[in-house]
Amino acid sequence: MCDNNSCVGCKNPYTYEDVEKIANFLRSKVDIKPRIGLVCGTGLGGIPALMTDTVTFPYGEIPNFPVSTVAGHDGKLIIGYLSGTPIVCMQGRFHFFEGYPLWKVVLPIRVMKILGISILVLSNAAGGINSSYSIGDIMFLKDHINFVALGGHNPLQGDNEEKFGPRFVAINDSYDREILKLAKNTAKELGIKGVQEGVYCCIGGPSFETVAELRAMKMLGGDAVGMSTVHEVITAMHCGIKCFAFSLITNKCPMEYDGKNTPNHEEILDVGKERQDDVRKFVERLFKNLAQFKVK
Ligand SMILES: O=P(O)(O)O[C@H]1O[C@H](CO)[C@@H](O)[C@H]1O
Ligand code: HPA
Repeated sequence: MCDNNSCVGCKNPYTYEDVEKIANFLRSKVDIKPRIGLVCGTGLGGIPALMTDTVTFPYGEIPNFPVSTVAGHDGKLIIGYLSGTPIVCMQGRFHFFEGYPLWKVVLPIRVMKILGISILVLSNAAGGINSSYSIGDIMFLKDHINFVALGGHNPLQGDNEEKFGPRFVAINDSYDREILKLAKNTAKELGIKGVQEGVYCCIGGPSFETVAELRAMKMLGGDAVGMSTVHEVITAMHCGIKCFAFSLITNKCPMEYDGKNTPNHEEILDVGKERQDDVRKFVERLFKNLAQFKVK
């Protein structure tokens, strides 16, 4: 196993048994068997306040686990209940730009798999490319364009661990249609405004995008852009977990050369706080509705 937190170039040394050891450490401290995993994106770390009967593990206290380094990502794994469903929640995720190799960014997803989840709900903050989107909109992901993988970095690179899944995995259906339908109905039930469905573009970051890059993404069919989520989705798909993901549109991307519209992390965090109530209401009801959801 590897305890070096800045080894972008190295090959994934974690065997299934290594990941199992991490899961067993958590199991030895808590009796709850999670059914759903939840990943909280930037500024969305207030979601775990909805959980009950929680046991919290700061990442630094979990053996062989990475630690969060980004503002707005608390760095805790929380096991408990949300709307009556047993869940495991990442209050803060890992990003490629933090210097972690992608296999390490996604390590928690494999831990969650061994803990027993069959559904993964992911959230993120993203910039709006689609001109009809407004700040504060919630975009459900129907697909993604992964510039990081297209550029040669994929979390599944290295020796394949067959106990998780096959060497080659199809991801054309990454965002489960049935859960997407359930999420749309949930937002409707609650009367949440500004709900969109779109394509998320993933870049490596931490620099934001140039105008020309954003225009290219728009031409390719991208609706929003961020620096996360898709690596976790690929890993979940590899080990047979159904995914649902949503973006909080925290800023409008600068599509023009007028210098008026520059993204910054503090504003992104502020929008997360401003939209906190609707996001929490949505997540709470989504998990209530997911309690009845049968994974095929
Ligand atoms: O995707 P999450 O983790 O929500 O974070 C988003 O917010 C940060 C930029 O402010 C980037 O890390 C971007 O990916
Ligand atoms: N670009 C990339 N990542 C982001 C953005 C953005 O505009 N907003 C929030 N995360």
